[in-house]
Amino acid sequence: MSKDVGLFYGSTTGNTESCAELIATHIGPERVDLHELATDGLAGLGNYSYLILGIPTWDYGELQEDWSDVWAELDEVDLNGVRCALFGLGDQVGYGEWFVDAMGALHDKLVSRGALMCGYWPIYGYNFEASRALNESEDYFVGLVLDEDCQSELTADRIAQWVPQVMAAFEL
Ligand SMILES: Cc1cc2nc3c(=O)[nH]c(=O)nc-3n(C[C@H](O)[C@H](O)[C@H](O)COP(=O)(O)O)c2cc1C
Repeated sequence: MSKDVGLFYGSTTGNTESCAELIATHIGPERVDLHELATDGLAGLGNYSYLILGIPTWDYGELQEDWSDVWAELDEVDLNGVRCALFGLGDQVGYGEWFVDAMGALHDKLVSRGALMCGYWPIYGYNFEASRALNESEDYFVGLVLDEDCQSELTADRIAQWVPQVMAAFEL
């Protein structure tokens, strides 16, 4: 039987993977199933009422490759009423014009599938030129942003703050 929360992520060089593992530790291993897209794909995604999805941005604002592979499949999944939070990895210095863009693309896709989004995160403390992962008023990212390239020292605290916020929004 599935646990409460399904956490699905793609990761090319391992940063999103290590952040996913830390997030799972904070949720508690008895409450969350970790799924790496490269091995599991989206199998089982439809079984969860609560989802956390992790996506890094690659190649000037593009989806990470494992997310590209399942992108069309996401259109087949009914996410009506499913509560969903995102975390995105990016590099605000090296790729500041496309900072965590892929998380914005994933957000829009999930909203179009009926998901109820939560876990938005203030832009305070980041320095970037542009991002497609902002809310309408451009004061929040549409999910937690982690930058292992430039601000890895902040990652643990950011996760420790964000997870309880998401669990409260999930009412778990
Ligand atoms: C070739 C290359 C392209 C990248 N493009 C972007 C980008 O467009 N936007 C961004 O925010 N980060 C970009 N990044 C940074 C990655 O998102 C970042 O290193 C992330 O932590 C990688 O996660 P992963 O190890 O889980 O794949 C890029 C990194 C590389 C090496």
